[in-house]
Amino acid sequence: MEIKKVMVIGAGQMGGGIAQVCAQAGFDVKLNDIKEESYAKGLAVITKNLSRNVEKGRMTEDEKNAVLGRITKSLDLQDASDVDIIIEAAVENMAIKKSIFTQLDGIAQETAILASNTSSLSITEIAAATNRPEKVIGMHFMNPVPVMKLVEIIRGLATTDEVYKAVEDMTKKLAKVPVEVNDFPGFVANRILMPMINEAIYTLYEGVATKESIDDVMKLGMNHPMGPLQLADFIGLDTCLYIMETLHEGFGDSKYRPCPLLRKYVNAGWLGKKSGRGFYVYS
Ligand SMILES: CC(=O)CC(=O)SCCNC(=O)CCNC(=O)[C@H](O)C(C)(C)COP(=O)(O)OP(=O)(O)OC[C@H]1O[C@@H](n2cnc3c(N)ncnc32)[C@H](O)[C@@H]1OP(=O)(O)O
Ligand SMILES: NC(=O)C1=CN([C@@H]2O[C@H](COP(=O)(O)OP(=O)(O)OC[C@H]3O[C@@H](n4cnc5c(N)ncnc54)[C@H](O)[C@@H]3O)[C@@H](O)[C@H]2O)C=CC1
Repeated sequence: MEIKKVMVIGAGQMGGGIAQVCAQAGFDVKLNDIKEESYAKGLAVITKNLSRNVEKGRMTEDEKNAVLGRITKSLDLQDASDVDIIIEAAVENMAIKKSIFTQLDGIAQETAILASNTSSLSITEIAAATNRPEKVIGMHFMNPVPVMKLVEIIRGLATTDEVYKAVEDMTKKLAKVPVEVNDFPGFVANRILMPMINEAIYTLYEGVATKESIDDVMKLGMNHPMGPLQLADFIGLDTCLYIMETLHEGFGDSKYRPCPLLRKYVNAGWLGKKSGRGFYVYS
């Protein structure tokens, strides 16, 4: 099963990054979004990242244009009809993901793999929304995609070895490191990371320290590149809340209850860096 043509669904911070690394590795990429302006924003970020590579002498202007030339705009899921793999990176919401996967099942070629970049949701449940659960798999990239090496690869209950192998090979072609994990809420990355972030938000909520102090403790004391509140803003507070809700519901354990302050910020529309304000303010 050789993958050549890719569709990425969602041109947000993750989908844009995934499209960029796929195009850099030589794949033809259709970048799909429901909103024209989100596609334009996604493409602008990709162009900026590639221009930085040119400035730093890592790529020529011609190479940059060739990469951009491999990315095409899509505002219609029907465009998935001739691709070999679809990597879905829309919002972290089970109902939306199931609806996308059901539609894709009716559009994509019989041989096509349907992958999700979900941070925490069940691949098995997403797969059950299709008539090809054996071809559904989790491909969880880390943010920022062009920089981070890891891709968690998650098999659903029915995923075949052949599909796993094809996705593993593709991940290596993207110069990333695949790590296989099982399908449980939050997989490994967010099972461990997100409770730490949630605890940092509780620490702020309870007045133990200021946001700057909490971040400084983890940066200077644990050598984390970003403090947990800065990282939460970077990931997106809506995504952090959805992940905590998935852990809470999936394990039925109160240790995963989302901090009320996190919910309050999301309700206020303070989603972090992407909305201009979260724990910090961004210009
Ligand atoms: C929620 C989930 O489901 C899973 C997740 O993804 S959880 C989040 C996982 N990610 C992390 O934990 C990231 C933690 N932060 C970091 O590793 C670093 O702060 C960082 C890599 C983001 C930035 O690194 P830094 O040293 O502080 O800043 P900076 O010097 O500006 O950047 C380092 C390099 O990364 C690049 N970079 C930084 N942000 C970038 C972005 N958003 N997109 C593309 N490239 C980026 C820079 O261009 C720079 O590259 P060069 O040195 O080659 O020019
Ligand atoms: N933010 C992060 O650090 C990480 C997020 N993820 C996961 O990646 C996915 C996307 O997250 P982000 O890129 O951060 O979100 P985002 O909010 O930046 O982008 C989501 C994009 O999807 C588009 N979209 C929404 N519904 C759509 C649909 N039905 N069809 C096509 N496009 C649609 C939106 O217009 C938006 O452009 C989520 O499942 C998230 O959990 C995974 C790893 C890290």
